[in-house]
Amino acid sequence: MLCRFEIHTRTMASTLRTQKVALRKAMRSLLANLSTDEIQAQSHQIARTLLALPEFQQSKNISCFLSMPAGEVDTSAVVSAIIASGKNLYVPKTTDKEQGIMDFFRIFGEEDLRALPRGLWGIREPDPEYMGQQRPTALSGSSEPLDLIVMPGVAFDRSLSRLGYGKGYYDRFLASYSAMLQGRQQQLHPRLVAVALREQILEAGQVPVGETDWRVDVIVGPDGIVES
Ligand SMILES: Nc1nc2c(c(=O)[nH]1)N(C=O)[C@@H](CNc1ccc(C(=O)N[C@@H](CCC(=O)O)C(=O)O)cc1)CN2
Ligand SMILES: Nc1ncnc2c1ncn2[C@@H]1O[C@H](COP(=O)(O)OP(=O)(O)OP(=O)(O)O)[C@@H](O)[C@H]1O
Repeated sequence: MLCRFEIHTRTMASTLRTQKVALRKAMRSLLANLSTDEIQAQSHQIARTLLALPEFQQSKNISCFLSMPAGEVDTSAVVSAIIASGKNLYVPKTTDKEQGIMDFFRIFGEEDLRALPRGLWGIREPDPEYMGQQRPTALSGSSEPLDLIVMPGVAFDRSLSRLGYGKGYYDRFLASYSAMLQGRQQQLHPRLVAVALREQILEAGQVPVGETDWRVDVIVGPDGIVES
């Protein structure tokens, strides 16, 4: 027998799931209809704004995702700028698909970046080894702490809520990473900076969120930034 509280909790969870599925579906068809030229133009503006942010300029260790071939902000100018400015770049790699776990792996330069093979969904991901050595990763603690994470997503809203592709990779990573930092008595948490196409930025409250969803600190869009 379920008590009333449990029934309520389960109903809430399944409503949330249904709302997320519906929004993801609507957003994906909307994004699929944007032309490559349109995405490139918006990505160019987003990169300009992101690279000019003081918090970006002051960051030394930055995680940035490598874009899918379509339907997502193109981060190639951003990752190249991170490398060119001598900052350390880390990129996501899914390490356990069943459990939705990923980590961020260090990239050692433009040549390393360009040679990365494309995996699932056409996303480029590094091998865990580079030139016969294990790459430093965020969760293994073998790298300096991240100052900033450039976050992908399907939709965002003006209250800084985020909807991802539904596997919980970023939410789970952030929970683990936070726990790791706390265990090491490190007070500073990386800034969470989302990049979003105009069409992906919705009104406050339009992105449904649950207990494990992380809000971002800033959204960088083609028309400027959204922050609290
Ligand atoms: N460019 C980019 N890289 C990223 C992300 C992202 O959103 N964008 N991620 C952000 O999380 C992680 C990868 N996210 C993924 C999410 C789902 C599946 C996946 O297995 N998809 C299923 C289909 C599921 C469906 O259609 O609903 C599949 O391809 O079989 C793979 C990667 C890390 N890297
Ligand atoms: N910290 C966590 N611990 C355990 N499960 C989690 C955690 N974060 C998310 N999940 C689970 O992962 C699943 C997908 O979550 P959700 O729909 O929020 O993904 P998303 O935000 O779209 O994905 P992502 O974070 O990869 O972009 C949900 O079942 C959720 O409960």
